[in-house]
Amino acid sequence: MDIVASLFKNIRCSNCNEQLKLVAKRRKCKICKFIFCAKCSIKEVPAHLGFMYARRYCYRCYINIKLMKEPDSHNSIHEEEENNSYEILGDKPEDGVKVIAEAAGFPTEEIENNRQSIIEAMDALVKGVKPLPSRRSVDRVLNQRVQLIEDDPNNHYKTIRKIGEGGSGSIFLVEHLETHGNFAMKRIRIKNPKQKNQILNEINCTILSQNPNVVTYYESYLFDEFIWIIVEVMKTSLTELVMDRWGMIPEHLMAYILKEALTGLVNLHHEHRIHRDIKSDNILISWDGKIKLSDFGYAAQLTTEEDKRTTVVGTPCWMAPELIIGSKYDTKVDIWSLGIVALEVAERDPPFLKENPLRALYMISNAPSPALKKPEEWSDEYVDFVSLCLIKDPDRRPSSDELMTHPFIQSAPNDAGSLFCEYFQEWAMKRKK
Ligand SMILES: Nc1ncnc2c1ncn2[C@@H]1O[C@H](COP(=O)(O)OP(=O)(O)OP(=O)(O)O)[C@@H](O)[C@H]1O
Repeated sequence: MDIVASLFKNIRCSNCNEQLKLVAKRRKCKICKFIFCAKCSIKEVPAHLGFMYARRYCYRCYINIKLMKEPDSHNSIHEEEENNSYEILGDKPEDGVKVIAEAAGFPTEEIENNRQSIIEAMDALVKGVKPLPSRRSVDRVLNQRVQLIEDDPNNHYKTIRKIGEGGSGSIFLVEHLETHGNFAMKRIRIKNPKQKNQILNEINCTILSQNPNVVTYYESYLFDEFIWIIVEVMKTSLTELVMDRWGMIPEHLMAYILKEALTGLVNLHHEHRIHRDIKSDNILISWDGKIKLSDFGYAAQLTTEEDKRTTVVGTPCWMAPELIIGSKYDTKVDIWSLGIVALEVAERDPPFLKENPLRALYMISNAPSPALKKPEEWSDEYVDFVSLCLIKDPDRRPSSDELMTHPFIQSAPNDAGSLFCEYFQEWAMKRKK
């Protein structure tokens, strides 16, 4: 809409009033919606302001965000910018959070009741959604990163036992001969060049996606028709916890699990990367109760040249309808899959698990969205969270950023990490016996 508007109307920079003819030469502030020319917004403001970060805020709104975060250290900017800022935002300068939240359309009551969540959401926005990278820049980064060590991994690691089996290979618990540290080693046989590229893609995406909610990558070996990927060893997968639990996982711990998985997705989606195989098997739990995403075998990087995907990949029961029907899709497919994980955590199995995969795919794209079987047993927030993730129309389905502010995700208590750790260790000990 903006692009069409800017092509057919005489749009002027909100700051210097210069007429903007080229779409690429103007920027629209996420908060006040004013349009600035790129030249003017950079020239006029100090280097650390302007459309820095994700190039989504004009310098005035950005100053307000800075004020909100660090009121003491920015007093001088506050005084200097006071009039200008609020001329644009149309409010009094006492409360930066309120001004920005109102400009973003939050009702007053919600701003008062959910102030902390709004601050967190703003914080996430300030961290920024990066502009799409070009295919060339992605390839350049990847070429620099991937290094396959051409040596026998057995010269460096001792295999202790097998801990997992996937469609592409086996996973072993190994000990590093020098440091005696334990790691997980995924061994994949190279069947053909196409599959080798897929494995390289998995390694690339794992490396590029490193964050506290993604399993840590260490190194990879190429030896004897196999590629060996060394990553952090985790205790178990969410599937095992869900299948083997005693009774229900308390809802506040479910909120913690889903919040951590969602945080991993937020980081991926900010980089315009899609996981495409989110399911409980690929959400792993460490001994100290950390929740991390793994298995980037199907992950894809969106670029300026390819900002949507059409390839049909994933695991049937977790696949989003738009992906199944071959439409163009983006990061929202991961949100659908997370909704299915939310159902798994509550009900053990994803919908249509007992169906033949083809029937499951048909049902996902043709039947109404799946939902909790007994909604009365769950909080309204949980039921709502699941139903939002499972909205069939991806344009109406919330993004990972938006879901971070959802009341269910926010209901995870501050000490949820240690509460979950206690719960999980007790579960692991009982399971051993
Ligand atoms: N780092 C790890 N630490 C502990 N266990 C792991 C680790 N990575 C994987 N596993 C176990 O191995 C299983 C299979 O791993 P993974 O999903 O990476 O294999 P895959 O061949 O890609 O599987 P898929 O069939 O899902 O594509 C996981 O579900 C998990 O139980």
